[in-house]
Amino acid sequence: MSIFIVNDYADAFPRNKIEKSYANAKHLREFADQLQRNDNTQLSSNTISFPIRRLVLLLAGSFNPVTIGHLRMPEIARDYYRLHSIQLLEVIISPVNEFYNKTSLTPATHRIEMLRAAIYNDNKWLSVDTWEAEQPFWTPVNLVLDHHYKIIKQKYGEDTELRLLTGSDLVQEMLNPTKWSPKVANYIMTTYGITCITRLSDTEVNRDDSIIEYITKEMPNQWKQHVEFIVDTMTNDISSTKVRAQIAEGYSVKYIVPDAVIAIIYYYGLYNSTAPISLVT
Ligand SMILES: Nc1ncnc2c1ncn2[C@@H]1O[C@H](COP(=O)(O)OP(=O)(O)OP(=O)(O)O)[C@@H](O)[C@H]1O
Ligand SMILES: NC(=O)c1ccc[n+]([C@@H]2O[C@H](COP(=O)(O)O)[C@@H](O)[C@H]2O)c1
Repeated sequence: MSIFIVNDYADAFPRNKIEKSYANAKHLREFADQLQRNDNTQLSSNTISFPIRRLVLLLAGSFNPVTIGHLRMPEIARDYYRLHSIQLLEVIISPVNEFYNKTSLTPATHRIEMLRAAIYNDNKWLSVDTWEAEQPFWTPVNLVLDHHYKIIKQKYGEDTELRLLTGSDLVQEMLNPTKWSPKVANYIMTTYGITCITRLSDTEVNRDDSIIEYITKEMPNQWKQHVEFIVDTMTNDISSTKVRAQIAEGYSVKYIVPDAVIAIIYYYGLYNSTAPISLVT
């Protein structure tokens, strides 16, 4: 995978912008580095005897394109697990294979490149894994989890947990047997478990009960102990579908999609992007 685009547009990243604007403010650079180091201490946790639970999350999806809605998910999960004294070791992002039957799915190479650009500054505890995308066919999520769990156990030890990180719309879909095979959904729930972040969705609007109550009511009893719900206090309704529509109409998606990802979209003319966009100068 070429990193040409990532390097080319690295200037669009906020940290570099700070450096340019405050050419002499060395302390800002040091401060940013320190923040980054603090983030990355997540990885050196092998020596830490506390907390008790050690966890890796798998974020599976289309990322067509990756949005700040996706990028907030690991952050929200990390805060949640910190509060519960659980060590979140890393989040693996797995873009779906292009043979997944979904309309308007951009080739995996582009989605991977956009994801890599999006996590460029966070690439110690977030990773983009291409195993799923590289398979000659679509692989159901249960098998993607099985694949990663083998590696995670070798890397961090047998007692490390792997869970699927999702938005609440995906858990709702898992309850629908026309969308997910109940056998597969049940395997994922009971073998790995789900960390589910609330997501505002059209179906939630005008409904009296919260999305968590709604999903819990619908769920088989044996699943309930396996789902950890996290309430996003800044619930957003950002979706890749809406982003694609905005781009096709020539509207701005700045601050909804990272600048480096916008650059990639326009460079390749993805999502019927026609008008040039103004990146941060
Ligand atoms: N804004 C968001 N808030 C919470 N979860 C989100 C958000 N956007 C995406 N997700 C979650 O990220 C995972 C991957 O989503 P996916 O890449 O399919 O994005 P999407 O925006 O739902 O895509 P599309 O609009 O193309 O169907 C899913 O679990 C989804 O629920
Ligand atoms: N049976 C399954 O394993 C199954 C079914 C539907 C979606 N998914 C997964 O859910 C993720 C998101 O898909 P959608 O964007 O279609 O909601 C993708 O990673 C896809 O592979 C898995």
